Amino acid sequence: MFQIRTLNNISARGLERLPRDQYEVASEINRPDAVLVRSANMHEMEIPETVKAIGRAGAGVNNIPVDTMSQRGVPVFNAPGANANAVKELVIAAMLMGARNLTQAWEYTRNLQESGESLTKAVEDGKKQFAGFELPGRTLGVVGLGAIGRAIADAALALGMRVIGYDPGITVEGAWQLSAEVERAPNVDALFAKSEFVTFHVPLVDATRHILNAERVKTLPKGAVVLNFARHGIVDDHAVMEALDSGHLGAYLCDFPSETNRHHPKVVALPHLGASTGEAEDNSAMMVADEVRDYLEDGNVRNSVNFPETVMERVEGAYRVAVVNSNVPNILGQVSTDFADAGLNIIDMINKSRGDLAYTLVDVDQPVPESALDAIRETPGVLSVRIL
Ligand SMILES: NC(=O)C1=CN([C@@H]2O[C@H](COP(=O)(O)OP(=O)(O)OC[C@H]3O[C@@H](n4cnc5c(N)ncnc54)[C@H](O)[C@@H]3O)[C@@H](O)[C@H]2O)C=CC1
Ligand SMILES: O=C(O)CCC(=O)C(=O)O
Repeated sequence: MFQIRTLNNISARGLERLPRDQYEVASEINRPDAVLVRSANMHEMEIPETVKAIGRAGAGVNNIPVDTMSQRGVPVFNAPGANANAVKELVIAAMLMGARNLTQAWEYTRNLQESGESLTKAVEDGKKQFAGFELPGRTLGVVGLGAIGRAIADAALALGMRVIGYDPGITVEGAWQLSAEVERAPNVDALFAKSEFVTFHVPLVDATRHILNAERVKTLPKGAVVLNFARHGIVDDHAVMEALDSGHLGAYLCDFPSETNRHHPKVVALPHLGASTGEAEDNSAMMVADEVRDYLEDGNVRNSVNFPETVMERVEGAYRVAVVNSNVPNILGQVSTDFADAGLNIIDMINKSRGDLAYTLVDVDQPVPESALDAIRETPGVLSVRIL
């Protein structure tokens, strides 16, 4: 029986992918084989030695100690694209809120004390304060053209906007999916210089922390609207507040309220709502539950942020061994020797590496004796060995 610990509310449709005759799933499990998580911060948590996989039911993994897990030979999975539509819709809503001053206008009418004719007059007199502008012809800069950035670029083009994008790490697959109408910025500064709206869809890593800082905020056109539905640390809150106060920026709409931003009259700070739709929660949980199950049962790796993509069909009747090791020479040779010494014949094998890690699946023709597994475990550089 596999034991799965959940750290957040994971959608029931995702958990249904883990059959109850094989999986026990609960938030109170002491020796879990895997952990399913959304936004819970795992950096300060003690992660039990029994954990073989972590599944993030979402995109961002900055709440997970990925490097430590890599050193322990534990894959971290996520659900790329599963919540992209939900974030896209919220960002488009935010863009319209910013362009038409919707929250301020709504606040105005809610606070009116008048009634009857006086109410009508107050409405008509007050509306000029909230006059906005339309989107066609305006330029949107999209920083990060992954699943969410691309979806937003398409939606903005459909609304008649001009779209400029910047993504130094765009994949070939990602580039194929990007509309040819998206103009390519050579760097983030060139993008900022032209963007009346700028939206961020990058992971929070050292290179993206405060990518919009005090210096760069000045390079945005006057009145620009900043949208941050990626992570709190992507934008320097203080720099943005100063630019709002000076009138240089028109509005800041984000998913990350802080003491600094949430009371500012030109800020709309939502409670991390980007992926909070039933559809996104189901999609993310189902995708990541399938990935974790495939890893626990068959050793396959799909959509991991630290392990190489490794998928090998199972041969009927074969016995499978999964080995995680540091990416150093000769470990594969040693594993093959250990199998040969145990009189095992290798039927199929796949070996992949990513950064400092290497991962091998080996199918053999007979049950693997514990002595052969121990011999592999003792090889310097081997991080984990599982029989599946
Ligand atoms: N508000 C919310 O609820 C949600 C927030 N997010 C956040 O949005 C981020 C992006 O999500 P996805 O688009 O699904 O991820 P993704 O992995 O599909 O795309 C991220 C893109 O950012 C690019 N990138 C990385 N460093 C960059 C840099 N320095 N400059 C420009 N581009 C850079 C990558 O090459 C990649 O194409 C996540 O990492 C997460 O932090 C994601 C889902 C929901
Ligand atoms: O699970 C959530 O609600 C947060 C989603 C998110 O931030 C992500 O997928 O990166």
